[in-house]
Amino acid sequence: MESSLEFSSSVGSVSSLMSRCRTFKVLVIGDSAVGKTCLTHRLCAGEFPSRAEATIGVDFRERQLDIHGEKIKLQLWDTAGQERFRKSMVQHYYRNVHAVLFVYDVTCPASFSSLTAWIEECRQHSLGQEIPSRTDGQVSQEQARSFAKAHGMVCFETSAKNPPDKCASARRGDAELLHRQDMVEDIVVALGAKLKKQKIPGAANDSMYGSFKILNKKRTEKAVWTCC
Ligand SMILES: Nc1nc2c(ncn2[C@@H]2O[C@H](COP(=O)(O)OP(=O)(O)OP(=O)(O)O)[C@@H](O)[C@H]2O)c(=O)[nH]1
Repeated sequence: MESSLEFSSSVGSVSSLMSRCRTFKVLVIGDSAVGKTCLTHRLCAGEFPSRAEATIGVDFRERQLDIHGEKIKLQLWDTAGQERFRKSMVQHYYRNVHAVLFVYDVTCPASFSSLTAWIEECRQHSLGQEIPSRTDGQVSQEQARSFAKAHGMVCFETSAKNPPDKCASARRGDAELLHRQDMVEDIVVALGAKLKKQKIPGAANDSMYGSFKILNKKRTEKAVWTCC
């Protein structure tokens, strides 16, 4: 499996980095086929994978960041959305989690509605106790943002396939775009900065110190955020 190999092949360098930078475990969850694998691939490798298959169990990807002079590492756990591929693994996912990325597809309202169930699963594993119980939601940007606000989350919207290009949009003068998307790099930096602020010690066996959640989405290529 491609990403597992990525992880194991970097074990040597991981051990040397462990001594120098803090590592944060970030769980990526959401319905099957909402784009978790593609998004984590984009966040970590900067590209859209040439092929994406259903995740079995979990895949790992890593991304190092320099946040205001401090090196930190995000360890993204790309989990299986399909129940049959996650059953036996669920207990392991939720150990020592520092942040959760809730992913849904803006073209699939059902995947947005499912977020409450995913939040509930987190709760059952003692994550994010502060999350309110439920909200109604349509998959519009406004609703997504208000859902995120109600749940104490940070909300981003982007496309793993065609992430927005600030400069290209500015060149085209796309000031009237109805949709605003976030840069992939901004998402990962915001996540890193938020985690860094939490002053979580780097050891992998730290307990949960609070959750930082991102709502994310795919298939919104027509939306571009113009700002350069
Ligand atoms: N158009 C578009 N398609 C996307 C995007 N992200 C993912 N996809 C497509 O959506 C399908 C599912 O993507 P995955 O990343 O495998 O979905 P997943 O959530 O990891 O699925 P599971 O492993 O089953 O949980 C693939 O065919 C991708 O090519 C996106 O941003 N835009």
